[in-house]
Amino acid sequence: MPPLIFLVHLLIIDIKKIKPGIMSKIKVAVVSYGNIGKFSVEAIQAAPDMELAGVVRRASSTGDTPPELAGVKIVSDISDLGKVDVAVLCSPTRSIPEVASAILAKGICTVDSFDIHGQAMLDLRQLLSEAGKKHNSAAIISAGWDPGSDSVVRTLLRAMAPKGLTYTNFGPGMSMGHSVVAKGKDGVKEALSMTIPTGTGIHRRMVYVELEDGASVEKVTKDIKSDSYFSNDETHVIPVPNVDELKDMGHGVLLEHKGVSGKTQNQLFEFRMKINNPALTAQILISCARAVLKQQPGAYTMPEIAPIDYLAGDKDDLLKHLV
Ligand SMILES: NC(=O)C1=CN([C@@H]2O[C@H](COP(=O)(O)OP(=O)(O)OC[C@H]3O[C@@H](n4cnc5c(N)ncnc54)[C@H](OP(=O)(O)O)[C@@H]3O)[C@@H](O)[C@H]2O)C=CC1
Ligand SMILES: N[C@@H](CCCC(=O)C(=O)O)C(=O)O
Repeated sequence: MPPLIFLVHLLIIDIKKIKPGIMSKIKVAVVSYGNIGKFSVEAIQAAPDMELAGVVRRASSTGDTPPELAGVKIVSDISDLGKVDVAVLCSPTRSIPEVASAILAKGICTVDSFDIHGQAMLDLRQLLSEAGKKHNSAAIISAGWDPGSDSVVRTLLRAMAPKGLTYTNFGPGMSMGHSVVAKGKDGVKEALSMTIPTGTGIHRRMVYVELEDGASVEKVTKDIKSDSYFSNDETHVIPVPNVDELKDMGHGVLLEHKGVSGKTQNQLFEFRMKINNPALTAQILISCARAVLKQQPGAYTMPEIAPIDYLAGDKDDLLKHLV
């Protein structure tokens, strides 16, 4: 290659590294097309630096194309989409370890909204970190609003007043994660799990279930109440003829922190939002899809990522306005 062409070539590679969106759009695949999947497609379509590579569905769902996906590639194996930079996993939380491992092994980055807190989240981080390092890919895990953006807020509140108490009060609103688990029980056709805050971070769960013919209410109630998603909270299971008539995907949170900055007490902070649950979850996943491409191989949670990495645009310009 003549030296000048070689130089231009190097320059393009360099610009691409610094600003992946400037030369070509980020190619994003959506994996699983339920509530979060649908809103993720919309968030990709609204993002200036991304394009939808296609939607990956279970083989049993690929025949059933909703009208808004007309013209979108729908496949049951992500390899059939051609080049994909990042996969947004919108599958049920309990399937994420398997789904994410398989995609990271293909060298494709992933983001997910795995919503089991504590040790299970750490186990997933470890599993995906190993997969990412082995296959030169990266993952951002537990990237919804809780866990997710609330985790970042809790981290900042802890930095602002390291000593003290934080209460995370959800709702009232629909928990997608709890509804997915209730819907997955034998004998349940459809479910809506409402989270009712009772104060100081304690919640009651009202679970409305539409049963299949012949299903036993007692068995379904036992199966739901004994599941670890529900077993630590007061839970009521209520059979109804039609769940769709009750469904409203609004939710929200009031995060309260009262603590000590330095040696000074009684520092009070509140973070409150009222939201459409799947729309916000999807938007956060899409912002993380941008951020994950800027990370080294491995797996990360949202508080571990530099916040500027979530945003599209020129870094200096953003910092000028935001800092
Ligand atoms: N961290 C957070 O803040 C939040 C996290 N979430 C998480 O998002 C997850 C998805 O929620 P939502 O979109 O409402 O769920 P849905 O049930 O609407 O969608 C899940 C989709 O996954 C696919 N799927 C269904 N069953 C299985 C299975 N057994 N294995 C693999 N794929 C399956 C289906 O897509 P297809 O037919 O296309 O294959 C289905 O439509 C929840 O489990 C929840 O934990 C949600 C909100 C907030
Ligand atoms: N992970 C939740 C979002 C946070 C709210 C919550 O955990 C709850 O309502 O229990 C969800 O799946 O909707």
